[in-house]
Amino acid sequence: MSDFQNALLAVIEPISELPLAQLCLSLDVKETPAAIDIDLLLPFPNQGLWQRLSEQDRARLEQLANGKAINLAVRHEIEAKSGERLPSLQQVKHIIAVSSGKGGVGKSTTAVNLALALQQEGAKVALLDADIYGPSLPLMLGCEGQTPGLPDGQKMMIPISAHGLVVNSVGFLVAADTATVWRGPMAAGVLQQLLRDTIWGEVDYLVVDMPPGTGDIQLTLAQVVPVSGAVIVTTPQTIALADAVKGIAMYQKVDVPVAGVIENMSFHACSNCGHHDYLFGQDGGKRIAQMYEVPLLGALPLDRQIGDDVDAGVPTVVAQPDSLLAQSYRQAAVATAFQLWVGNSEQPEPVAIDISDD
Ligand SMILES: Nc1ncnc2c1ncn2[C@@H]1O[C@H](COP(=O)(O)OP(=O)(O)OP(=O)(O)O)[C@@H](O)[C@H]1O
Repeated sequence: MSDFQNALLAVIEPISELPLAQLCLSLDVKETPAAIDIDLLLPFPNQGLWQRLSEQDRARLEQLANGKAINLAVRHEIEAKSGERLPSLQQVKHIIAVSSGKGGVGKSTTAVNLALALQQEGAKVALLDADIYGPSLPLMLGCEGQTPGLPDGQKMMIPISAHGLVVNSVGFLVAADTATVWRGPMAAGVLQQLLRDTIWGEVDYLVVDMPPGTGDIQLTLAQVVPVSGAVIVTTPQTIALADAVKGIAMYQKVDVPVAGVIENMSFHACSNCGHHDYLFGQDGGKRIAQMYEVPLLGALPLDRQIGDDVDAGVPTVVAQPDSLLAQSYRQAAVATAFQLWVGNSEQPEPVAIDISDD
């Protein structure tokens, strides 16, 4: 094996705690006189892998490539979670519930950016607003006032398309003040209807923005569809953390794997000097993650840009795709997809790595 090939394995392997041979479905490296072509097939989307390597790692590979171009193609093949599905969800491979114990911690903002970040990593993604009492996705995705299509004589809805995502929300169907007065069982019925009567199509991940708390909607979702994983969004304040703990415990009770925790408004980065201020305390999300033995999938700062972008209907990963904020969301998205794979599939047999010089 050449120095280049050794270095390649050394930089790709740390993306998980697994040896590369177990993580990847196949890896082909072909050296031609002009280029080194690398074809990596993973069980989860990760198209931005090259950009996420450290500058140092990329420079080392480029140096070892001796002036040849490095072409890294990262492809994915996602296996669907097993389990009985509603007919409308037959082609949906994974359902991710984005939850928070407490309201206002930025769950919906995180859900939309996470869905769009998964899409940027190469996945086909749908988004369901299950926040029946306070749907905010139509506004955050800039598609307020639209109505899902109803083909003649059918009761299945054609969802709205926003920034490449397939979206449905109770906010498209009723006036905002109607939803707030629904009782629990009625709201749970609306959730079932949205799941059942939407033409979701072929989708790798259906991201569900849950209402805050641990009530009927959470239990309904866990009972009627196979949820691959819950992502718990929290802020570092003690009260939000206490509620996040309840959320984790509830999902564990109903046998929904907790993919991990995302800490939102984790710190504030000074726009002048870049100094991080931990306004609401430091490392709270990390502590919960450790306590419950679930991963910390990401930490997003309190940043006015994030709020302004969702208010304008163009979430940050789309409005500012090259920003550090967008990179943090994509990193969290890949970490989530990786955890879903770890939590839901038999780990494949190690593959033979094909490294050939043509
Ligand atoms: N990281 C962030 N930095 C700055 N502002 C943020 C951040 N995350 C969310 N916000 C803002 O905080 C407010 C609440 O966010 P969001 O609606 O996503 O919270 P939520 O937890 O879904 O609330 P609810 O419980 O009402 O559904 C919004 O105005 C949003 O723009």
